[in-house]
Amino acid sequence: MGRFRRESHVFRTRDVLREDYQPESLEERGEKLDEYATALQPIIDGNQPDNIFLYGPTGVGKTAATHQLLTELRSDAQAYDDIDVQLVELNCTGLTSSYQVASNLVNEFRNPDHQLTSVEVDRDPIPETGYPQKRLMRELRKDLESVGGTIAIVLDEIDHIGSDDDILYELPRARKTYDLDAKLGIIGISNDYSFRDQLGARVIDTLCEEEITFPPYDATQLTAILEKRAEQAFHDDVETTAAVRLAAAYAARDRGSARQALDILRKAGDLAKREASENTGGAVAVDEAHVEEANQLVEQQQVLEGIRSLTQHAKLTLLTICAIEAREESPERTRVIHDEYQQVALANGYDPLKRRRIHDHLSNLDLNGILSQVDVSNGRGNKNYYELDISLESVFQVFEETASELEVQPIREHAVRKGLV
Ligand SMILES: Nc1ncnc2c1ncn2[C@@H]1O[C@H](COP(=O)(O)OP(=O)(O)OP(=O)(O)O)[C@@H](O)[C@H]1O
Repeated sequence: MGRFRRESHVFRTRDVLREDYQPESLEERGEKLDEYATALQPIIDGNQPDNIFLYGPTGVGKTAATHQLLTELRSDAQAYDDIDVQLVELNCTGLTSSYQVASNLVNEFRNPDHQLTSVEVDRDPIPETGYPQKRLMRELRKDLESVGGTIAIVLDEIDHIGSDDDILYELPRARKTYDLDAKLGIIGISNDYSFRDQLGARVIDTLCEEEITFPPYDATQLTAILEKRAEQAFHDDVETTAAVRLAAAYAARDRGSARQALDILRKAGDLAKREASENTGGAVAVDEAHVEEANQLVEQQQVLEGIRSLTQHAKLTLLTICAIEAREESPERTRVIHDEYQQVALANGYDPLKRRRIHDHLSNLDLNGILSQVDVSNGRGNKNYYELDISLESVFQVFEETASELEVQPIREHAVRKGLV
């Protein structure tokens, strides 16, 4: 027998616990789905759609709800001859300017593999850089005209665009500006609450006509979500009740994320599976010990993934903390961090943000377990000091892998000289 052997004591369908599995219906989100459906109703009524802004922390069903409702909408729309609903979806992770969002949108329309629209746009893709803004908008206009009907444009992780956000003003107004027949509705999705406040008033007015907030799940909701998935994922004779409850409790205590809860349960299942194949025979259970170990693994992985998906200025803020850490000067206060951040931003070719925004980024990094706040004021309650809550080496590694455009090497060398990595 070779190294790999098919084994099915534990999982019936492990994929059901994976992030990319789209459940037929979302559990525990009845009210939010109703609210969201009401905001989409103008499309079915043949009217101009409202632009919708969806907020909520990571893993609380924003994307899954959007997929479910837009699929239903398209299918229900077929009953009406006078509406033709087209969808285009763009994940804005790593797109840090209006140009990039617009050019990727055009290429999304032109990519036959990604097409969610029933109309093919048979034009060549456009380059990621180099087109003058006017020409780019002309191309976008041509595509919108070709696709026609009612076009719902989903911009997921929209906060990655940062402050170069003209497109978020222009896109919702494109129908008027270009005198298009097509009706456009923009659905922006973000897990960065502070992003909305950073948008200019004119963008907020156009983009956020309807705002829907998805709150974190509590332990009861997560238990219901996991129970449903566990039924499909595990064999009937595999005991999972206690594991499901504990995985839900861990995820609820941390961020209330269904993604996290599913990750914990899947990993716990892997650990149980490994054990089952070592000692054959006996009843199989995914138990609390598996969940505890799985929870630790997921926590580590989550922090590293969190760094990968940070916006550029959040990365620059983190890089600043690394520089301070490498000089053994942390924890440091927000004012000093902001002073140094400005130099780091400029050195990396970015216009620095104001202190208030850096304060938000520091809080977000703290929330995501990457930094921690330290009280250094001898109990007088001044908590605006921050330090790294994970190893310098792990941050360097993620940056070197995914943010090679940032100047990480000199900071790493400094840390090496100090014997910190
Ligand atoms: N109510 C639910 N019922 C069943 N599964 C859910 C529910 N909410 C979320 N999930 C599952 O959890 C995972 C994460 O959900 P989703 O991607 O929709 O989160 P999100 O809020 O868009 O997160 P992010 O902001 O990180 O993209 C997916 O696998 C999804 O199917």
